Amino acid sequence: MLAVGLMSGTSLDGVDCALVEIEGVDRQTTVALREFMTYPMPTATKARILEACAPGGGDSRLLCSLHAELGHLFSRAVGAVCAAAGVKPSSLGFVASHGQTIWHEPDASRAYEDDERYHAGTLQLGDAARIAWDHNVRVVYDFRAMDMAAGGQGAPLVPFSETVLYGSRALNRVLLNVGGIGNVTVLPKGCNEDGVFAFDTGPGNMAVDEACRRLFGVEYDDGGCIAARGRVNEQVLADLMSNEFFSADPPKSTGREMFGAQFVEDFLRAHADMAAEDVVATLTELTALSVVRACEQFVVPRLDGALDELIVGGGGAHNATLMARIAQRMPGVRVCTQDELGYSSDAKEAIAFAVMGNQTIVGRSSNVPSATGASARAILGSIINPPRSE
Ligand SMILES: Nc1ncnc2c1ncn2[C@@H]1O[C@H](COP(=O)(O)OP(=O)(O)OP(=O)(O)O)[C@@H](O)[C@H]1O
Ligand SMILES: CC(=O)N[C@H]1[C@@H]2OC[C@@H](O2)[C@@H](O)[C@@H]1O[C@H](C)C(=O)O
Repeated sequence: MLAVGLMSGTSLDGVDCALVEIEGVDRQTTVALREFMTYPMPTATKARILEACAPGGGDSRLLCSLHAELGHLFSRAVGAVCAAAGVKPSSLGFVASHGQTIWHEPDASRAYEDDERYHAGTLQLGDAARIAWDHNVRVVYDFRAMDMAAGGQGAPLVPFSETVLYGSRALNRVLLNVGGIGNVTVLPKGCNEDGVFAFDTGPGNMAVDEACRRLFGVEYDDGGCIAARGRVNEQVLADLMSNEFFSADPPKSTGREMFGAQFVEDFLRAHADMAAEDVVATLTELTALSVVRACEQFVVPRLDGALDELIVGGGGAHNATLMARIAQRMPGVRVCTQDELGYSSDAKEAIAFAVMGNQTIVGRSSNVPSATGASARAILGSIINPPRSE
């Protein structure tokens, strides 16, 4: 069956679209990537999302409008990836659409701390009916809600597909995704799903991207060249690492609320005298160090034997400075990118949603409770059937 997975992540660089050939379910699932593209996110849409994501920033009219606007964008993205592959969208078995996260506050205690009007929750926008109507195709969407209802964090959800696709009998593997946020999935050797766990490590590219925008007028640090020119300020780095998110036990997840624009604004105000390159170098090192510490503190102690491989995916895999810093801090571990193993670093999350959508349409679960903290396995997502029967 052909299917499309869509992921519009926290980096807001575009909509990742993976057209896959998918067969089987559960651990017998096989997936082959037929076509991949990152469908561009218009600058004005990105600005509206950032406005909606800012605390107190999005009024109901903007949120409603964005829901429709993103539905149209996702629908065009499906059309584009299918056109590139010469496939009719209506022939797809399904589209699995993550949506755009606008707010993610999984922790009731944190949410209630400052104002008891606020409940824990997660919100992804992008009207799935638009995709279904435009292409007369079945759409699976809203994947995080059910895991949260089951007491989980609603994230990370990639561990299911990582287990299916990368589990090894002989090696202890960690899959690191460096998107806006960094997250790891730990696959202990033997591929036993109950041993799998995962959590967000902290900022991925998010803080570096924001600093690059403000200090250099570019969207990201291409290849890590800016960071390579700067010097890491160890004292500042140590202060940043004292953030209690890093020492908190998993399961844990985070987002723009903690490491987004406000975080960088506070950082730049507190360190106004730092050279711009040093800011980028220090924030890049924060990503590297938070990943390495997370592995030392929370991963290695739970493994039988040593950590063998750290496989990096997501856009951060293209940041050579980041990759080198992680590798240097992890002697004895094979640090490589997914591309080096023959998989696409960029397509990983979009493929993951295709794998989850495939589970959902046959009534199978796809959360990993040991990763999200949910009380049980659950079938994720809502399904819209093709709206026209002809
Ligand atoms: N050539 C490159 N050099 C350095 N960084 C890059 C390069 N290409 C992409 N990136 C980084 O990767 C980011 C996009 O990564 P990705 O698409 O994995 O994130 P996302 O899916 O939006 O985020 P998340 O996984 O947190 O939801 C860009 O914002 C940029 O920081
Ligand atoms: C709430 C939300 O959208 N979280 C994203 C984000 O981007 C990376 C990290 O933070 C991860 O927790 C998650 O996405 C991936 C696809 C996941 O759920 O596994």
